[in-house]
Amino acid sequence: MDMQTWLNDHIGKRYGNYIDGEWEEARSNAMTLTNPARRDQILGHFTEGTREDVDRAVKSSYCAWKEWRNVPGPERGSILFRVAEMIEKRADEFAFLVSAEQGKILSESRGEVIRAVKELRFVAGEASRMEGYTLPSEKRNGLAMSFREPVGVIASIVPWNFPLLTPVRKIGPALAYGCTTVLKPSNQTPWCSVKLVELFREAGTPKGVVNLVLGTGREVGEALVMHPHVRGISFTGSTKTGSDINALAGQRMVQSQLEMGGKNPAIVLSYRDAGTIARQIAQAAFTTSGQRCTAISRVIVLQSLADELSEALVGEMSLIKIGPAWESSSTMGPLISDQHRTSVLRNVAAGLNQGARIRYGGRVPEEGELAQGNFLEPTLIENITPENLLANKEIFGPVLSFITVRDSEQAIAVANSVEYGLAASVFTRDVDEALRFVRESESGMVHVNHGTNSEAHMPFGGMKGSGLGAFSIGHSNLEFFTKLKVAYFQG
Ligand SMILES: NC(=O)C1=CN([C@@H]2O[C@H](COP(=O)(O)OP(=O)(O)OC[C@H]3O[C@@H](n4cnc5c(N)ncnc54)[C@H](O)[C@@H]3O)[C@@H](O)[C@H]2O)C=CC1
Ligand SMILES: O=Cc1ccc(S(=O)(=O)O)cc1
Repeated sequence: MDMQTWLNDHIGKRYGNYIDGEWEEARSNAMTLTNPARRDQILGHFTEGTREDVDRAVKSSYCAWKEWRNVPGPERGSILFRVAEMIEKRADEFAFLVSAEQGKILSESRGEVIRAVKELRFVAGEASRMEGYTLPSEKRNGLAMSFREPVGVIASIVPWNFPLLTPVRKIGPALAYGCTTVLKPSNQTPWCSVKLVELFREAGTPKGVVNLVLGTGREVGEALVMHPHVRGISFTGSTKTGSDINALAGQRMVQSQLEMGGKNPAIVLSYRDAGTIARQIAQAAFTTSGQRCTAISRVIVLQSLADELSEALVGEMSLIKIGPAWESSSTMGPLISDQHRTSVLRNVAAGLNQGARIRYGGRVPEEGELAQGNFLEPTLIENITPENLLANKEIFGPVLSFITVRDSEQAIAVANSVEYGLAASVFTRDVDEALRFVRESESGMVHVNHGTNSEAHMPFGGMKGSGLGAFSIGHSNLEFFTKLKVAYFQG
Protein backbone atom coordinates (compact mmCIF):
# COMPACT_ATOMS: atom_id res chain seq x y z
CA MET A 1 0.00 0.00 0.00
CA ASP A 2 1.24 3.54 -0.64
CA MET A 3 1.11 6.36 1.90
CA GLN A 4 -1.72 8.31 0.21
CA THR A 5 -4.01 5.26 0.15
CA TRP A 6 -3.15 4.46 3.76
CA LEU A 7 -3.86 8.06 4.79
CA ASN A 8 -7.23 8.13 3.03
CA ASP A 9 -8.26 5.05 5.04
CA HIS A 10 -7.09 6.36 8.41
CA ILE A 11 -7.55 10.12 8.68
CA GLY A 12 -10.29 12.08 10.40
CA LYS A 13 -10.81 9.83 13.45
CA ARG A 14 -11.17 10.94 17.07
CA TYR A 15 -8.81 9.88 19.88
CA GLY A 16 -8.96 10.21 23.64
CA ASN A 17 -6.74 9.46 26.62
CA TYR A 18 -5.78 5.93 27.69
CA ILE A 19 -6.20 5.71 31.45
CA ASP A 20 -6.21 2.63 33.68
CA GLY A 21 -6.49 0.20 30.77
CA GLU A 22 -9.40 2.00 29.02
CA TRP A 23 -9.53 4.16 25.91
CA GLU A 24 -11.66 7.22 26.62
CA GLU A 25 -13.80 9.11 24.11
CA ALA A 26 -12.31 12.24 22.59
CA ARG A 27 -13.94 15.31 24.15
CA SER A 28 -16.03 17.71 22.11
CA ASN A 29 -13.32 20.40 22.28
CA ALA A 30 -10.67 18.01 20.85
CA MET A 31 -7.66 19.54 19.11
CA THR A 32 -7.49 19.20 15.32
CA LEU A 33 -4.24 17.83 13.92
CA THR A 34 -3.27 18.76 10.35
CA ASN A 35 -0.66 17.45 7.92
CA PRO A 36 2.49 19.65 7.93
CA ALA A 37 3.00 18.92 4.21
CA ARG A 38 -0.64 19.81 3.38
CA ARG A 39 -2.25 22.10 5.89
CA ASP A 40 -5.75 21.58 4.48
CA GLN A 41 -5.68 17.87 5.35
CA ILE A 42 -7.08 17.04 8.80
CA LEU A 43 -5.34 13.96 10.21
CA GLY A 44 -7.47 13.50 13.31
CA HIS A 45 -8.96 15.02 16.46
CA PHE A 46 -7.23 14.54 19.80
CA THR A 47 -8.50 15.24 23.32
CA GLU A 48 -7.11 18.21 25.22
CA GLY A 49 -6.42 16.56 28.57
CA THR A 50 -6.97 18.25 31.94
CA ARG A 51 -5.35 18.26 35.37
CA GLU A 52 -8.08 15.91 36.53
CA ASP A 53 -7.09 13.43 33.75
CA VAL A 54 -3.49 13.64 34.93
CA ASP A 55 -4.53 12.91 38.49
CA ARG A 56 -6.47 9.79 37.45
CA ALA A 57 -3.64 8.60 35.19
CA VAL A 58 -0.93 9.05 37.81
CA LYS A 59 -3.01 7.32 40.48
CA SER A 60 -3.57 4.43 38.09
CA SER A 61 0.18 4.21 37.37
CA TYR A 62 0.96 4.37 41.09
CA CYS A 63 -1.42 1.53 41.87
CA ALA A 64 -0.07 -0.56 38.97
CA TRP A 65 3.53 0.05 40.06
CA LYS A 66 2.98 -1.77 43.35
CA GLU A 67 2.42 -4.95 41.31
CA TRP A 68 4.65 -4.25 38.31
CA ARG A 69 7.80 -3.67 40.40
CA ASN A 70 7.52 -7.32 41.59
CA VAL A 71 7.14 -8.80 38.10
CA PRO A 72 10.46 -10.57 37.33
CA GLY A 73 12.73 -8.67 34.93
CA PRO A 74 12.66 -11.27 32.13
CA GLU A 75 8.84 -11.18 32.15
CA ARG A 76 8.84 -7.39 31.91
CA GLY A 77 11.40 -7.66 29.14
CA SER A 78 9.31 -10.15 27.21
CA ILE A 79 6.49 -7.59 26.84
CA LEU A 80 8.99 -5.14 25.39
CA PHE A 81 10.35 -7.78 22.98
CA ARG A 82 6.74 -8.43 21.91
CA VAL A 83 6.09 -4.73 21.25
CA ALA A 84 9.34 -4.52 19.25
CA GLU A 85 8.17 -7.47 17.16
CA MET A 86 4.77 -5.86 16.57
CA ILE A 87 6.27 -2.54 15.48
CA GLU A 88 8.61 -4.38 13.13
CA LYS A 89 5.70 -6.26 11.58
CA ARG A 90 3.78 -2.99 11.07
CA ALA A 91 6.84 -0.97 10.07
CA ASP A 92 5.21 0.46 6.93
CA GLU A 93 2.16 1.66 8.83
CA PHE A 94 4.31 3.29 11.52
CA ALA A 95 6.49 4.96 8.89
CA PHE A 96 3.33 6.41 7.26
CA LEU A 97 2.17 7.65 10.66
CA VAL A 98 5.49 9.32 11.46
CA SER A 99 5.61 10.98 8.05
CA ALA A 100 1.96 12.05 8.20
CA GLU A 101 2.10 13.93 11.47
CA GLN A 102 5.78 14.94 11.60
CA GLY A 103 6.37 15.55 7.89
CA LYS A 104 9.74 13.81 7.48
CA ILE A 105 10.30 11.83 4.27
CA LEU A 106 9.50 8.12 4.29
CA SER A 107 13.08 6.84 4.28
CA GLU A 108 13.75 8.89 7.43
CA SER A 109 10.53 7.63 9.03
CA ARG A 110 11.52 4.05 8.24
CA GLY A 111 14.86 4.78 9.90
CA GLU A 112 13.04 6.06 12.98
CA VAL A 113 10.87 2.92 13.12
CA ILE A 114 13.90 0.61 12.85
CA ARG A 115 15.69 2.63 15.51
CA ALA A 116 12.67 2.35 17.84
CA VAL A 117 12.67 -1.44 17.39
CA LYS A 118 16.41 -1.65 18.13
CA GLU A 119 16.13 0.51 21.25
CA LEU A 120 13.21 -1.55 22.56
CA ARG A 121 15.15 -4.79 22.07
CA PHE A 122 18.19 -3.34 23.79
CA VAL A 123 16.22 -2.14 26.78
CA ALA A 124 14.16 -5.35 26.99
CA GLY A 125 17.44 -7.13 27.80
CA GLU A 126 18.26 -4.48 30.40
CA ALA A 127 15.25 -5.63 32.42
CA SER A 128 17.40 -8.58 33.54
CA ARG A 129 20.48 -6.50 34.29
CA MET A 130 19.51 -4.37 37.30
CA GLU A 131 22.73 -5.30 38.98
CA GLY A 132 24.01 -4.38 42.42
CA TYR A 133 27.06 -5.89 44.10
CA THR A 134 27.94 -8.01 47.10
CA LEU A 135 30.96 -7.50 49.38
CA PRO A 136 32.23 -9.39 52.41
CA SER A 137 30.98 -7.62 55.53
CA GLU A 138 33.25 -6.07 58.17
CA LYS A 139 31.72 -8.65 60.51
CA ARG A 140 32.29 -12.43 60.69
CA ASN A 141 29.60 -14.38 58.75
CA GLY A 142 28.15 -11.16 57.37
CA LEU A 143 27.32 -10.02 53.89
CA ALA A 144 26.85 -6.48 52.63
CA MET A 145 25.07 -5.91 49.37
CA SER A 146 23.65 -3.18 47.23
CA PHE A 147 20.80 -3.56 44.81
CA ARG A 148 18.57 -1.48 42.58
CA GLU A 149 14.87 -0.78 42.98
CA PRO A 150 12.52 0.95 40.52
CA VAL A 151 11.84 4.59 41.49
CA GLY A 152 8.07 4.47 40.80
CA VAL A 153 5.84 6.49 38.48
CA ILE A 154 7.71 8.29 35.69
CA ALA A 155 6.30 11.28 33.79
CA SER A 156 7.39 10.85 30.16
CA ILE A 157 7.18 14.21 28.38
CA VAL A 158 8.14 14.17 24.70
CA PRO A 159 8.43 16.57 21.75
CA TRP A 160 7.41 16.35 18.09
CA ASN A 161 10.59 15.65 16.12
CA PHE A 162 10.79 11.85 16.72
CA PRO A 163 7.13 11.06 17.48
CA LEU A 164 7.61 7.29 17.66
CA LEU A 165 11.18 6.96 18.86
CA THR A 166 11.10 9.37 21.78
CA PRO A 167 8.00 7.79 23.41
CA VAL A 168 9.66 4.38 22.96
CA ARG A 169 12.82 5.79 24.55
CA LYS A 170 10.81 6.75 27.64
CA ILE A 171 8.30 3.90 27.99
CA GLY A 172 10.86 1.17 27.19
CA PRO A 173 13.34 1.79 30.02
CA ALA A 174 10.60 2.76 32.49
CA LEU A 175 8.92 -0.64 32.09
CA ALA A 176 12.19 -2.58 31.83
CA TYR A 177 13.40 -1.23 35.16
CA GLY A 178 10.09 -1.88 36.94
CA CYS A 179 8.64 1.64 36.80
CA THR A 180 5.25 2.61 35.39
CA THR A 181 4.64 5.71 33.32
CA VAL A 182 2.26 8.39 32.16
CA LEU A 183 3.15 9.51 28.63
CA LYS A 184 2.43 13.04 27.44
CA PRO A 185 3.23 13.54 23.76
CA SER A 186 3.54 16.93 22.08
CA ASN A 187 0.13 18.08 20.91
CA GLN A 188 1.75 18.56 17.50
CA THR A 189 2.35 14.76 17.17
CA PRO A 190 -0.08 12.79 19.36
CA TRP A 191 -0.99 10.15 16.75
CA CYS A 192 2.12 7.93 16.96
CA SER A 193 1.80 7.86 20.76
CA VAL A 194 -1.82 6.69 20.51
CA LYS A 195 -0.85 3.90 18.10
CA LEU A 196 2.16 2.91 20.20
CA VAL A 197 0.09 2.68 23.38
CA GLU A 198 -2.41 0.51 21.49
CA LEU A 199 0.44 -1.94 20.86
CA PHE A 200 1.47 -1.97 24.52
CA ARG A 201 -2.12 -2.88 25.38
CA GLU A 202 -2.21 -5.58 22.67
CA ALA A 203 1.09 -6.99 23.94
CA GLY A 204 -0.48 -7.68 27.33
CA THR A 205 0.85 -4.77 29.42
CA PRO A 206 -1.22 -4.76 32.64
CA LYS A 207 -3.61 -1.86 33.11
CA GLY A 208 -2.08 1.28 34.58
CA VAL A 209 1.50 0.35 33.67
CA VAL A 210 1.31 2.71 30.68
CA ASN A 211 -1.14 5.61 30.69
CA LEU A 212 -1.48 8.27 28.02
CA VAL A 213 -2.71 11.81 28.59
CA LEU A 214 -2.94 14.07 25.54
CA GLY A 215 -2.80 17.85 25.76
CA THR A 216 -0.70 20.93 26.30
CA GLY A 217 2.45 21.43 28.30
CA ARG A 218 0.84 24.15 30.43
CA GLU A 219 -2.10 21.98 31.50
CA VAL A 220 -1.05 18.34 31.27
CA GLY A 221 2.77 18.66 31.39
CA GLU A 222 2.86 20.90 34.45
CA ALA A 223 0.27 18.82 36.32
CA LEU A 224 2.41 15.73 35.72
CA VAL A 225 5.59 17.39 36.94
CA MET A 226 3.85 18.58 40.11
CA HIS A 227 1.91 15.40 40.92
CA PRO A 228 3.01 14.01 44.32
CA HIS A 229 3.02 10.37 43.09
CA VAL A 230 5.37 11.13 40.17
CA ARG A 231 8.88 10.10 41.25
CA GLY A 232 10.87 10.86 38.09
CA ILE A 233 10.53 13.08 35.03
CA SER A 234 12.03 12.00 31.74
CA PHE A 235 11.85 14.95 29.37
CA THR A 236 13.00 15.68 25.81
CA GLY A 237 12.47 19.14 24.36
CA SER A 238 13.69 22.71 24.59
CA THR A 239 16.29 23.89 27.08
CA LYS A 240 13.88 26.53 28.44
CA THR A 241 11.11 24.02 29.23
CA GLY A 242 13.63 21.47 30.55
CA SER A 243 15.08 24.04 32.90
CA ASP A 244 11.61 25.09 34.15
CA ILE A 245 10.71 21.44 34.75
CA ASN A 246 13.94 20.82 36.59
CA ALA A 247 13.33 23.79 38.91
CA LEU A 248 9.86 22.49 39.82
CA ALA A 249 11.06 18.89 40.17
CA GLY A 250 13.92 20.05 42.38
CA GLN A 251 11.46 21.67 44.81
CA ARG A 252 9.78 18.26 45.17
CA MET A 253 13.16 16.43 45.48
CA VAL A 254 12.34 14.46 42.33
CA GLN A 255 15.00 13.62 39.74
CA SER A 256 14.70 14.63 36.13
CA GLN A 257 16.41 13.24 33.06
CA LEU A 258 16.61 16.06 30.54
CA GLU A 259 17.48 15.76 26.85
CA MET A 260 17.43 19.24 25.38
CA GLY A 261 18.59 21.38 22.50
CA GLY A 262 21.87 21.79 20.69
CA LYS A 263 23.94 24.07 18.48
CA ASN A 264 26.05 21.22 17.23
CA PRO A 265 29.33 21.99 15.46
CA ALA A 266 31.15 20.13 12.69
CA ILE A 267 34.74 21.30 12.73
CA VAL A 268 36.64 20.69 9.51
CA LEU A 269 40.44 20.65 9.80
CA SER A 270 41.59 18.43 6.92
CA TYR A 271 40.17 15.94 4.44
CA ARG A 272 40.93 13.94 1.32
CA ASP A 273 37.80 14.94 -0.55
CA ALA A 274 35.60 17.99 0.11
CA GLY A 275 32.56 16.33 -1.56
CA THR A 276 32.52 13.40 0.89
CA ILE A 277 32.68 15.72 3.91
CA ALA A 278 30.01 18.02 2.47
CA ARG A 279 27.68 15.03 1.92
CA GLN A 280 28.05 13.92 5.53
CA ILE A 281 27.56 17.43 6.90
CA ALA A 282 24.49 18.07 4.72
CA GLN A 283 22.97 14.75 5.78
CA ALA A 284 23.50 15.56 9.47
CA ALA A 285 22.24 19.13 9.02
CA PHE A 286 19.11 18.62 6.93
CA THR A 287 17.49 15.28 7.85
CA THR A 288 14.17 15.92 9.60
CA SER A 289 14.57 19.40 8.04
CA GLY A 290 17.18 20.24 10.67
CA GLN A 291 14.65 19.64 13.49
CA ARG A 292 16.89 17.14 15.31
CA CYS A 293 18.47 17.96 18.63
CA THR A 294 21.68 16.45 17.20
CA ALA A 295 21.53 18.23 13.83
CA ILE A 296 24.77 19.91 12.75
CA SER A 297 23.95 23.61 12.69
CA ARG A 298 27.45 25.13 12.60
CA VAL A 299 30.26 24.29 10.20
CA ILE A 300 33.52 25.60 11.65
CA VAL A 301 36.19 25.39 8.97
CA LEU A 302 39.81 26.48 8.53
CA GLN A 303 40.07 29.60 6.36
CA SER A 304 42.32 27.72 3.92
CA LEU A 305 39.57 25.14 3.17
CA ALA A 306 36.56 27.47 3.31
CA ASP A 307 36.02 28.22 -0.40
CA GLU A 308 36.30 24.61 -1.50
CA LEU A 309 34.04 23.31 1.31
CA SER A 310 31.41 26.01 0.83
CA GLU A 311 31.28 25.19 -2.90
CA ALA A 312 30.93 21.48 -2.12
CA LEU A 313 28.15 22.17 0.40
CA VAL A 314 26.23 24.27 -2.12
CA GLY A 315 26.64 21.37 -4.58
CA GLU A 316 25.16 18.91 -2.07
CA MET A 317 22.36 21.25 -1.04
CA SER A 318 21.33 21.84 -4.63
CA LEU A 319 20.58 18.09 -4.85
CA ILE A 320 18.05 18.32 -2.00
CA LYS A 321 14.47 18.21 -3.24
CA ILE A 322 11.90 19.51 -0.80
CA GLY A 323 8.48 17.88 -0.95
CA PRO A 324 5.87 15.77 0.83
CA ALA A 325 6.69 12.28 2.09
CA TRP A 326 4.31 10.59 -0.36
CA GLU A 327 6.38 11.82 -3.35
CA SER A 328 9.22 9.34 -3.79
CA SER A 329 11.43 12.11 -5.26
CA SER A 330 11.33 14.19 -2.04
CA THR A 331 14.54 14.26 -0.02
CA MET A 332 13.53 16.83 2.62
CA GLY A 333 10.12 17.34 4.21
CA PRO A 334 8.38 20.42 5.67
CA LEU A 335 8.80 22.01 9.08
CA ILE A 336 6.44 20.90 11.84
CA SER A 337 4.19 23.98 11.65
CA ASP A 338 3.74 27.30 9.94
CA GLN A 339 4.32 28.95 13.30
CA HIS A 340 7.65 27.16 13.71
CA ARG A 341 8.72 28.12 10.16
CA THR A 342 7.94 31.75 10.99
CA SER A 343 10.15 31.49 14.07
CA VAL A 344 13.00 29.98 11.99
CA LEU A 345 12.67 32.76 9.39
CA ARG A 346 12.58 35.42 12.11
CA ASN A 347 15.86 34.11 13.51
CA VAL A 348 17.45 34.04 10.05
CA ALA A 349 16.34 37.64 9.44
CA ALA A 350 17.81 38.71 12.79
CA GLY A 351 21.12 37.03 11.87
CA LEU A 352 21.18 38.79 8.48
CA ASN A 353 20.56 42.10 10.24
CA GLN A 354 23.67 41.40 12.27
CA GLY A 355 25.76 41.13 9.08
CA ALA A 356 25.39 37.49 7.98
CA ARG A 357 24.74 36.65 4.28
CA ILE A 358 22.69 33.89 2.65
CA ARG A 359 24.99 31.74 0.50
CA TYR A 360 22.27 29.31 -0.60
CA GLY A 361 18.50 28.76 -0.17
CA GLY A 362 16.39 30.51 2.45
CA ARG A 363 13.23 30.85 0.35
CA VAL A 364 9.69 29.69 1.08
CA PRO A 365 8.00 28.07 -1.94
CA GLU A 366 4.91 30.12 -2.69
CA GLU A 367 3.36 28.29 -5.63
CA GLY A 368 1.90 24.88 -6.43
CA GLU A 369 1.64 21.91 -4.07
CA LEU A 370 4.55 23.07 -1.92
CA ALA A 371 2.75 26.28 -0.94
CA GLN A 372 0.24 24.08 0.93
CA GLY A 373 2.91 22.83 3.35
CA ASN A 374 5.40 24.35 5.81
CA PHE A 375 8.34 24.03 3.43
CA LEU A 376 11.57 26.00 3.54
CA GLU A 377 14.63 25.60 1.32
CA PRO A 378 17.81 24.26 2.92
CA THR A 379 19.81 27.33 3.80
CA LEU A 380 23.54 28.03 4.09
CA ILE A 381 24.58 31.24 5.81
CA GLU A 382 28.05 32.77 5.80
CA ASN A 383 29.88 35.85 7.04
CA ILE A 384 28.97 35.02 10.60
CA THR A 385 30.76 36.73 13.49
CA PRO A 386 31.07 35.03 16.91
CA GLU A 387 28.38 37.34 18.38
CA ASN A 388 25.86 36.65 15.61
CA LEU A 389 22.66 35.00 16.81
CA LEU A 390 23.12 32.37 14.07
CA ALA A 391 26.39 31.31 15.70
CA ASN A 392 24.78 30.81 19.08
CA LYS A 393 21.04 30.19 19.13
CA GLU A 394 19.27 26.90 18.42
CA ILE A 395 17.16 27.56 15.29
CA PHE A 396 15.82 24.00 14.83
CA GLY A 397 15.32 24.20 11.09
CA PRO A 398 17.22 23.63 7.81
CA VAL A 399 19.69 26.41 8.50
CA LEU A 400 23.44 25.83 8.53
CA SER A 401 25.87 28.51 9.73
CA PHE A 402 29.27 28.58 7.99
CA ILE A 403 32.01 29.96 10.25
CA THR A 404 35.68 30.33 9.30
CA VAL A 405 38.61 30.13 11.74
CA ARG A 406 42.43 30.57 11.66
CA ASP A 407 43.53 27.27 13.17
CA SER A 408 42.42 24.19 15.15
CA GLU A 409 42.88 26.02 18.45
CA GLN A 410 40.34 28.65 17.45
CA ALA A 411 38.06 25.96 15.95
CA ILE A 412 37.80 24.17 19.30
CA ALA A 413 37.27 27.45 21.16
CA VAL A 414 34.43 28.44 18.80
CA ALA A 415 32.89 24.95 18.96
CA ASN A 416 32.78 25.19 22.77
CA SER A 417 31.65 28.83 22.93
CA VAL A 418 27.88 28.19 23.01
CA GLU A 419 25.56 27.38 25.92
CA TYR A 420 24.83 23.91 24.46
CA GLY A 421 26.86 20.69 24.45
CA LEU A 422 25.01 17.83 22.82
CA ALA A 423 26.78 16.41 19.74
CA ALA A 424 29.87 17.47 17.79
CA SER A 425 31.80 16.20 14.76
CA VAL A 426 35.42 16.67 13.78
CA PHE A 427 36.73 15.96 10.29
CA THR A 428 40.51 15.49 10.20
CA ARG A 429 43.17 13.12 8.83
CA ASP A 430 45.36 13.81 11.89
CA VAL A 431 44.77 11.38 14.75
CA ASP A 432 46.31 13.72 17.33
CA GLU A 433 43.91 16.48 16.33
CA ALA A 434 41.00 14.04 16.50
CA LEU A 435 41.98 12.86 19.98
CA ARG A 436 42.43 16.41 21.16
CA PHE A 437 38.96 17.33 19.97
CA VAL A 438 37.43 14.28 21.64
CA ARG A 439 39.15 15.33 24.90
CA GLU A 440 38.38 19.04 24.72
CA SER A 441 34.92 19.07 23.14
CA GLU A 442 32.25 20.18 25.61
CA SER A 443 29.67 17.79 24.14
CA GLY A 444 28.06 14.59 25.35
CA MET A 445 28.58 12.80 22.02
CA VAL A 446 31.65 13.36 19.83
CA HIS A 447 31.95 11.96 16.29
CA VAL A 448 35.20 11.62 14.37
CA ASN A 449 35.03 11.74 10.56
CA HIS A 450 31.30 11.34 10.28
CA GLY A 451 28.09 13.28 10.96
CA THR A 452 26.24 13.42 14.29
CA ASN A 453 24.38 10.10 14.04
CA SER A 454 24.18 7.99 17.16
CA GLU A 455 23.68 4.24 17.66
CA ALA A 456 20.81 2.45 19.38
CA HIS A 457 22.81 0.71 22.12
CA MET A 458 25.00 3.64 23.19
CA PRO A 459 24.20 6.22 25.88
CA PHE A 460 22.60 9.35 24.43
CA GLY A 461 22.85 12.75 26.11
CA GLY A 462 24.53 16.09 26.45
CA MET A 463 26.25 18.49 28.80
CA LYS A 464 25.80 22.21 29.63
CA GLY A 465 22.39 23.45 28.36
CA SER A 466 21.82 20.24 26.37
CA GLY A 467 21.34 17.66 29.06
CA LEU A 468 21.07 16.94 32.74
CA GLY A 469 20.74 13.69 34.62
CA ALA A 470 21.55 10.22 33.38
CA PHE A 471 22.12 9.73 29.64
CA SER A 472 19.33 7.73 28.02
CA ILE A 473 19.21 4.53 25.94
CA GLY A 474 22.29 2.71 27.22
CA HIS A 475 22.98 1.11 30.57
CA SER A 476 23.28 4.66 31.98
CA ASN A 477 19.46 4.70 32.23
CA LEU A 478 19.78 2.51 35.31
CA GLU A 479 20.89 5.59 37.25
CA PHE A 480 17.66 7.42 36.54
CA PHE A 481 14.95 4.75 36.60
CA THR A 482 16.21 2.96 39.72
CA LYS A 483 17.46 3.90 43.17
CA LEU A 484 20.14 2.26 45.20
CA LYS A 485 19.45 0.32 48.39
CA VAL A 486 21.99 -1.36 50.66
CA ALA A 487 21.29 -4.41 52.87
CA TYR A 488 23.42 -6.03 55.59
CA PHE A 489 23.05 -9.72 56.54
CA GLN A 490 24.40 -11.41 59.64
CA GLY A 491 24.75 -15.23 59.68
N1 LIG B 1 15.80 18.66 21.95
C1 LIG B 1 14.84 18.32 21.14
O1 LIG B 1 14.74 17.20 20.64
C2 LIG B 1 13.79 19.34 20.85
C3 LIG B 1 14.03 20.70 20.98
N2 LIG B 1 13.04 21.58 20.68
C4 LIG B 1 13.34 23.03 20.77
O2 LIG B 1 12.27 23.66 21.47
C5 LIG B 1 11.69 24.68 20.68
C6 LIG B 1 10.22 24.79 21.02
O3 LIG B 1 9.52 23.59 20.70
P1 LIG B 1 8.35 23.06 21.67
O4 LIG B 1 7.63 21.96 21.05
O5 LIG B 1 7.56 24.25 22.12
O6 LIG B 1 9.22 22.46 22.85
P2 LIG B 1 8.92 22.30 24.38
O7 LIG B 1 10.18 21.98 25.06
O8 LIG B 1 8.18 23.46 24.91
O9 LIG B 1 7.94 21.03 24.42
C7 LIG B 1 8.37 19.70 24.59
C8 LIG B 1 7.33 18.92 25.41
O10 LIG B 1 7.20 19.53 26.70
C9 LIG B 1 5.83 19.88 26.95
N3 LIG B 1 5.82 21.09 27.79
C10 LIG B 1 5.85 22.38 27.38
N4 LIG B 1 5.83 23.21 28.45
C11 LIG B 1 5.79 22.41 29.55
C12 LIG B 1 5.76 22.68 30.94
N5 LIG B 1 5.77 23.91 31.43
N6 LIG B 1 5.72 21.62 31.80
C13 LIG B 1 5.73 20.35 31.33
N7 LIG B 1 5.73 20.05 30.02
C14 LIG B 1 5.78 21.07 29.14
C15 LIG B 1 5.26 20.08 25.56
O11 LIG B 1 3.85 20.01 25.56
C16 LIG B 1 5.92 18.95 24.80
O12 LIG B 1 5.26 17.74 25.05
C17 LIG B 1 12.03 24.28 19.25
O13 LIG B 1 12.02 25.37 18.39
C18 LIG B 1 13.39 23.69 19.42
O14 LIG B 1 14.35 24.72 19.45
C19 LIG B 1 11.81 21.15 20.30
C20 LIG B 1 11.53 19.83 20.15
C21 LIG B 1 12.51 18.82 20.38
O1 LIG C 1 15.51 12.18 20.32
C1 LIG C 1 15.64 11.32 19.52
C2 LIG C 1 16.76 11.20 18.59
C3 LIG C 1 17.54 12.26 18.27
C4 LIG C 1 18.59 12.08 17.37
C5 LIG C 1 18.82 10.86 16.83
S1 LIG C 1 20.11 10.64 15.75
O2 LIG C 1 21.05 9.74 16.34
O3 LIG C 1 20.70 11.93 15.56
O4 LIG C 1 19.57 10.11 14.52
C6 LIG C 1 18.05 9.80 17.14
C7 LIG C 1 17.02 9.99 18.03
